[in-house]
Amino acid sequence: MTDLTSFIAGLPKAELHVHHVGSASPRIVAELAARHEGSSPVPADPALLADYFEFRDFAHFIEIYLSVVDLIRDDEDVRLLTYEIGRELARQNVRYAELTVTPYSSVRRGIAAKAFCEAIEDARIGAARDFGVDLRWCFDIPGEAGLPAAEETLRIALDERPDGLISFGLGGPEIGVPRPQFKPYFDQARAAGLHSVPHAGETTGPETIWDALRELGAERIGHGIAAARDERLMAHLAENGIPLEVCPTSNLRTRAVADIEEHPITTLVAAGVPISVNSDDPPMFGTTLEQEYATAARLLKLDTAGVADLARDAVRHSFRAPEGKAALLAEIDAYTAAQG
Ligand SMILES: O=c1[nH]cnc2c1ncn2[C@@H]1O[C@H](CO)[C@@H](O)[C@H]1O
Repeated sequence: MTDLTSFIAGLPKAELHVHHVGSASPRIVAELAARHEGSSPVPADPALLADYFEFRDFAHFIEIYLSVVDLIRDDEDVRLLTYEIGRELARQNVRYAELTVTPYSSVRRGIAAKAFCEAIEDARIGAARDFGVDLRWCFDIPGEAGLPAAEETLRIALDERPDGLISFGLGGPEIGVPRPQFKPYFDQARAAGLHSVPHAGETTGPETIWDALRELGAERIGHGIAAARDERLMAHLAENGIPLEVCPTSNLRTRAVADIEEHPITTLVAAGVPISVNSDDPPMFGTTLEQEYATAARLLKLDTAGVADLARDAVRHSFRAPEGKAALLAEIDAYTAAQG
């Protein structure tokens, strides 16, 4: 029987909560910083990025995240970044990923929406052809930019409608950014056939998750770890099969959780809440999806069969077409059987 680390490495996986800019590798970030030498606080030396990605608190994380967004100045940067994310996902045997993309943040920095969408679509086609990774997009509203960002994100989603677009989200800080105000935008996105997947309950309490469910029609919740503080909410999520996209190391590094050993993932799973395990912004948090699986396995005391079920759950919670889900579930079964 292979050890857990190599089992996880070879296991075909799906990732449902991973951010576009947040996935820029230190090599790509340094390359973009070097292109814009001197006009950015982001180090152009990959070795210095680990220190740069040390966050005092969540607000500081968003500040650093946006300084990396500032490096993405044209559609070529977008194409390079997105294609390289596909390479990194393939290295981890991720077959399918729903990438959270924030077009507003790039469009307001001067990249035309049409050029932005063409760049991510070129990269999606390239990643499928060259790496065998099937990418889809969630367009998310950067909550810190409020209703103007909601307006623009919805407009881009509906007017440009890139082929890979499947869902509509809301990221950024929750404190001071109540969810109900975004209801009109989520109503229109859902009416246009996009799935609703807002962040909630990452840095605020269960009431933000209730709002996301009741006001935004959430089909999945980004993070949602605060549900562990509300038995009724956990029962609701379990009974209605509403999955949480859990990102353990992210919560530790943004200080949403003080100690990984106390992470709410164990309480959530014990209450029957459906979860997937994700990396969120892997290079910024010094992690990978593989490491997130290893952390979840340790906290949940999973063996290889339990880890394979984590991968199956991510596939089942995804918005992939039924035949795509069946194919990836069959691949996980075949891999697991071959490992003995
Ligand atoms: O863990 C996270 N929580 C909330 N927002 C996040 C996270 N990771 C990346 N972002 C991104 O930060 C952007 C800044 O406006 C948001 O749009 C969101 O996509």
